Parts: sequence; C-alpha cells; structure tokens
Amino acid sequence: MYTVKIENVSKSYRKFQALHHIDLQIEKGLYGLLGPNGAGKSTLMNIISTILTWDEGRISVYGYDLKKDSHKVRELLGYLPQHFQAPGQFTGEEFLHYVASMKGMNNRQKRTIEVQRLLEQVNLTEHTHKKIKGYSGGMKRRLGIAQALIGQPKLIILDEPTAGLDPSERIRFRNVMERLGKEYTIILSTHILSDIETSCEHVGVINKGELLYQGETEKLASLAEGTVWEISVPISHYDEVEQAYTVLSSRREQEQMVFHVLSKAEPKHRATCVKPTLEDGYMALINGVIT
Ligand SMILES: Nc1ncnc2c1ncn2[C@@H]1O[C@H](COP(=O)(O)OP(=O)(O)OP(=O)(O)O)[C@@H](O)[C@H]1O
Repeated sequence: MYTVKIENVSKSYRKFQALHHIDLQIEKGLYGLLGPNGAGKSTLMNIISTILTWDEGRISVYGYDLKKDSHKVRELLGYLPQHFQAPGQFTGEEFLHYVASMKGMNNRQKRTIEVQRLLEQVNLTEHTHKKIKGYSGGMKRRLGIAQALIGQPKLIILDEPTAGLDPSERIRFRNVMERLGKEYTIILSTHILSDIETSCEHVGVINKGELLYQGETEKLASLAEGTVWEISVPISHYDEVEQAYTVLSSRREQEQMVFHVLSKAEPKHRATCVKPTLEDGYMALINGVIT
C-alpha cells in the first residue's frame, strides 16, 4: 500500500519550471530521493511538507489530500529542512522541549522521556545541557534529525540529513533510520549513494525537475549493464580518454591509467565491459547514457 502518492505534479518559480509532471508512489519504509544539485529534490520535499504550493497535479499522504487536508498531513509529519537552524541560546534539551510543546506534547513528564530518548537516539546525550551555539555542524544536524522525530510522526522527510556528519555518525544515522523505516515512511534526499545503498529498498532519481527512475535501488545498478567499460591506456593518453568519455573512476597502475568510463557503444580503445555499481547506474541516468 502506498503511503505517499504524487501524481503529475509540476511546479514553477515564476518562469522557471523546477518540477515537470512528477509521478511517484512511495510505500512505508525508507525511500531515497537522489539527484544532483538543483535537480528539484528540496522543491519536492518542501511541497510534501506543506511548505510550498504547486501548480498542477495531486498529492495524497496516508489517504489525505495534501491540498484539502494539509492540517491533517502536518499532524503526521516530521521534517528536517536542508538549512535547519536552531536558536543558539537554547540547549539541545530546551530546544527539543520547545518543539515538543509546539507539537502539542503538554505533559512535562512524557515530554522529558521523549526528549531523553531522542537525544540518546542521535547520540547527543552528553551534550544535553550545552548551548546550541557551541554545537559543531554535525551535532546541529543530529539535533535537526531528533526534532524531526518528535511525536513519532508517520511520515518523516529529511532533506540531506547526512550533510556534515562524519563517517561514524553516518553509520549511526543509517541504523536509526533502518529501525524507524520498519514502522514509518521516511523520505530522504541525498547525493551520497552510500547513504541509501544498503538502507533504502526503493529510490527515485530526479534531474532538472524530471523523474528519471523510480524502483528498486538494486535495479538502478543493472540499468547501466553494458555501458560501463574498463580501459587501460598509457598515462600520456589521459586527456584523450577524459575528452572522449564520461569518466567514472581512474586509477594508476605503474605506467598505465585504468579508467572506468560510460559509453553506449564499445569504446575504440581496447576495453572490457564491467559489472556496473549503483553509482554507475546513477551516473548513466544523469548523463543520459541510458533512458
Ligand atoms: N525560490 C526559488 N526561486 C527561484 N528558483 C528556485 C527557488 N528555489 C529553487 N529554485 C530553483 O529550482 C531548481 C531546483 O532547486 P532545488 O533546491 O529544489 O534542488 P535540489 O535538488 O534540492 O538541489 P540541492 O541538492 O543543490 O539542494 C534549481 O534550479 C533552483 O535554482
């Protein structure tokens, strides 16, 4: 059963069309929204979060129409905006209490339990009483994730939640999300493929406001089957290869350069076709090598 249904949604900022007829169906669990800078990810997330309006199309969230029943949707929603800011003079704990009160959690004792649980979940317990202005970027991000989880929302929208997190925080974040994804719908946007590779079963890829793919994350890699080639050339041919192909990776092996490149046709250099990774599938889509 789909919890979020987006049908034929378009959005323009004055004359610039940021989203073109987007159709997306999202089920309970973790859903990854992928796309390069300016693809339209935040626009779409702000629309689902009821912050932005849109021009045409229909969106429903847990059966509620987003236009007619936006107040109902807001009650189900936890949201981490891309540029999350919290007042620096608050401590982490005070801020979470404040957000929880705004969400209608009036019972102080219950609120305290919830705040402590969330601080622990995002690994901020030892900074509970520290002022937010003294937090690092990663700590602020984690606090942002905690405030999005207040009140156990059924739909959690996280716009680039892992920006600024170090590798161990990223792993911790993934574990928390995987656990929550068993019960709730979580949509997260990212450019970091490793964030979604293991945790999101389904993914949508957008570029320039167009939806290029939606489906199983695993299958994104196989879309690029037959278009990823390994080429080994002398170092002096480096520029030639870079100009001729979309280079996915390169490494030096003694006097040779070994490239992985994208190409629909077999390259003119001696090349071996290799099994694509998720990143290759994504790059092939974004570069228009596959459609
Ligand atoms: N308020 C606005 N007015 C005009 N254009 C906008 C506005 N907000 C976004 N855009 C444009 O819409 C397009 C989509 O932007 P959006 O922020 O949704 O992309 P994104 O995929 O979230 O990018 P990023 O990963 O860089 O945050 C971009 O070309 C952007 O410049």
